[in-house]
Formats: sequence, structure tokens, C-alpha cells
Amino acid sequence: MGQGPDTEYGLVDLEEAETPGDEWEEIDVSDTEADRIARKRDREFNQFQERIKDADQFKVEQSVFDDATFAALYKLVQDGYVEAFGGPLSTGKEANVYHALGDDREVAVKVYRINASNFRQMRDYLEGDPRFEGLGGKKKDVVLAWTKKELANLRRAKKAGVRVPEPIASERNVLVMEYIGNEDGRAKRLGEVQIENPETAYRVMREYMRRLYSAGLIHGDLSEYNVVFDEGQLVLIDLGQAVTVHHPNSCDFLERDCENVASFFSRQGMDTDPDELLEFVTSPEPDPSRD
Ligand SMILES: Nc1ncnc2c1ncn2[C@@H]1O[C@H](COP(=O)(O)OP(=O)(O)OP(=O)(O)O)[C@@H](O)[C@H]1O
Repeated sequence: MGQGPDTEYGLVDLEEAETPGDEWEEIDVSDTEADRIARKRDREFNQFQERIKDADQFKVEQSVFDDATFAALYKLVQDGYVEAFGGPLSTGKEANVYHALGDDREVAVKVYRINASNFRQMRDYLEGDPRFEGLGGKKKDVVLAWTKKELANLRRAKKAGVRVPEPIASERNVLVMEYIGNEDGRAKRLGEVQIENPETAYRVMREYMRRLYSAGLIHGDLSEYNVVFDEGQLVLIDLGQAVTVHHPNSCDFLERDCENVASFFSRQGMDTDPDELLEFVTSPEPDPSRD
């Protein structure tokens, strides 16, 4: 895995980053091109749908793909973000993640279920988010907003110098991002690898949590399950549920993230303290002259 005692775990150089500041882009969740394609259902789209339905990896997954989801995949193919679909990487409660080929590299395609059973919880996570102020309570709108939220969160995190899968595109309930892994398969979760240098890994995690917080985001589900280890780098994944600091429960989420991370590294033999981690994450950057 290329991890040695002097590994830096890929800490992104802050020189390449910028703190996004207090400005939050408004996110449009109105009807997408995929909805229009699904309504129109031209011949080419029907052929694409049949072809994908026949593919082995989708046979057992058909419940995820309603017409509009097929249309979203079709649009992403038409726009050149996806060229060929591979097998599933994960089948989760709210989304399935597939391996695919993009225009010049491998990508991960995350397909959120419109019928996600926990959409009310999704709605709650969007509370207070300045990017979704006018969002109503309709199931479809919530899931579409959620998908755009994950894309926007990935962009914001990347901008702030946090190593995350590079966001590529989203269409309706489908998100395309950099594939984290290699020819042997998806990158392993932190909990699945032997960490040779937990001190450095913990330092990098702390720094990423602080950068995320400085960018106004709290992951909200951070643990060894949502950090993967790729070619000597720690990569934070699953930023869909990440909330902005405006969320009424943002402090609780951050405390929980700190507890999970501190507890994981304490199991790696380190002397960690969740309160100290919280203090570190919420303290201002130590070096104001970094620009
Ligand atoms: N960009 C990626 N590259 C490679 N594998 C990925 C990528 N994103 C996600 N995965 C794989 O898919 C799994 C699920 O992804 P993620 O946590 O984002 O979705 P989820 O639906 O929230 O999952 P869960 O319900 O298990 O929390 C990850 O644990 C990882 O194995």
C-alpha cells in the first residue's frame, strides 16, 4: 500500500487551498434536463435504457432505476462524463455506488434512491442550510437537493484543502466523482487497513476536520467507515449528509464526529481526547499569514 513510517498520509498542501468564506452559492433544484428527457422518451433514450437494463450488474438493482434515473444516466453519458458502466461498489440504504469509466479516467457513480425510506431524515439535515432556503418537503426535491448538496460539499471541501473524491458532475439523483481505488478494487476504509503510523494519520484527520469546519462544513458521519486509504492518502468520503454550521444540531454532529475519530485512534494505541479534538477543530487557523 506504499505506507511507510515517514508517510504524510497525503496531507493536502494548504498553499493549494482557499477558505471559501461566508458566501454560500444558491443551488437550483428545479426540474432537470433528465426530467425533460424522461418525459420526452425519444428512441435513443429507450435504446439506452434497454441496454443498461440488460447489463448483468443492473439486473438485481432495477428498483433503483426509475425512468428519470435512466434519463439522468443517459444525460451524463451524452455529456461525456460517463462512457461505460462497471459493477457495483456498494449497495447502501439511500444510494448505490457503481464503478464506471469516464472520458479519460475511472469514476464512481452514486445513484440516490428517489424512494429512499429516510427522506425525512434527509430533509432534517438540510435545515438551516443557506443554499436550500426555498426547499419544500417533496420527496423528489429533497433527494435531488441532497445529490446537489453532496456535489457542492465535495467542491467546497476540495477548495478548502481537504482530500475528497474530486466532484465531476451531477444530474438529478446521480452524482459522478473521482473513483478512489486501483486495479485491485475500491480503496479500503480506514478500519480495514493496518495503520503503520497512527500519529501522522491522526494529525492529518484533525487538520482535515479543522479545514472543513473553517469552510463552514461539518461532516456529520465521520468515522473509520467514511475515510478511505488510497495510495498513502487519507480521503474523506460520503459528504452527502455534511451540514453547514448553520444547522441547529451542527454542534452535536461535530461532537459526535470528534468522539468517533478520537475513539478510533485511541484503539490504534494513541492517547486521544474528544474534547481536545473539538477544541482543535473549532480553533482558528494557527497561521493567518498562509496566503
Ligand atoms: N469515490 C469513490 N470511489 C470508490 N469507492 C467509493 C467512492 N465513493 C463511495 N465508494 C464506496 O461506496 C461505499 C458507500 O459510499 P458512501 O458512503 O458514499 O454511500 P452511502 O450510501 O452513504 O453508504 P452507506 O449507506 O454505507 O453509508 C463506500 O464505503 C466506498 O466503499
